[in-house]
Amino acid sequence: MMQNLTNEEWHSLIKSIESKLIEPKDAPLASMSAAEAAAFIDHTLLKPDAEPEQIDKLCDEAKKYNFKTVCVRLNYVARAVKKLSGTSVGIACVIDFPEGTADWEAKEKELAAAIEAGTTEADAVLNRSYLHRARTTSSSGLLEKLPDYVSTFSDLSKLRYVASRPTTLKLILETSQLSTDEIIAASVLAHYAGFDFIKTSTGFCERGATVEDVRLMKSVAIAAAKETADEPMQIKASGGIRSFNDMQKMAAAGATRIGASAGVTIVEEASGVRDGETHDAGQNGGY
Ligand SMILES: O=C[C@H](O)COP(=O)(O)O
Repeated sequence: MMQNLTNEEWHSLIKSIESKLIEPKDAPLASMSAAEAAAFIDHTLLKPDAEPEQIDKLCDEAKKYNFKTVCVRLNYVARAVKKLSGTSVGIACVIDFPEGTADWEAKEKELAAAIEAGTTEADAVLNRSYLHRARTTSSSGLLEKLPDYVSTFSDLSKLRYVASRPTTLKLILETSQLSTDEIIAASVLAHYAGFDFIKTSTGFCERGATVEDVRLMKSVAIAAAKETADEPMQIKASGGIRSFNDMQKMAAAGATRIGASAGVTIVEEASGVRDGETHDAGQNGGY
């Protein structure tokens, strides 16, 4: 049914869900064991010049600490699958990373190849150019410009079709490049397209996750799920999360997954073997 909505109908639905948003209250900062922290983390290495040995190290660390997944680019999925065979660590492959603007054929090819190579999760970047590109409508008798919800939803539905369950599918919004209205729209469209997670950031743009983004995305996920009587999407916070304290704040705001290149630091702080005083700049030079 949703496939047939016009741009104006999407606009009304998104605005109706927006009117029902309830700002969630942060939970208290939870104490977590190192094992509990590791189970929250996609241990991530996405810099384009990552060497095979660095991916091997990432996988060895993932085995040692039992991270939820390692998050890598397509060219390293098969290597990570081999290194992690026989463990419970999953593989998350980023798709159309970090821009999100590839045409559908390229995106489909990359996603299908990642699944074929054994990825268990796919983190696809939203093509935000559709939300920035206005479509003119005259449904009310007046000419007005709306974001292109129809093309956005079509892209997201096709991604879900290619990455059918049990592949976990996440949508990277890159919140630093979206207005509040666009974050709400993208989150609603992701819910209706059947995504499992919405994720804040690539870690390669002007800033990473903020607790405000996580709260907003959480509230949209809850409101959209009420509308369809489904489970709410989960929230992955990523980009700039360097410490156990950063992670606790994201979890308190509603994140149930963290993407971080500082996973080892985070679990070592959680276990108390590291004091939390000094932190790396991150895989891309950092913000
Ligand atoms: O998806 C995860 C991000 O790429 C992680 O970025 P980070 O180096 O700021 O932790």
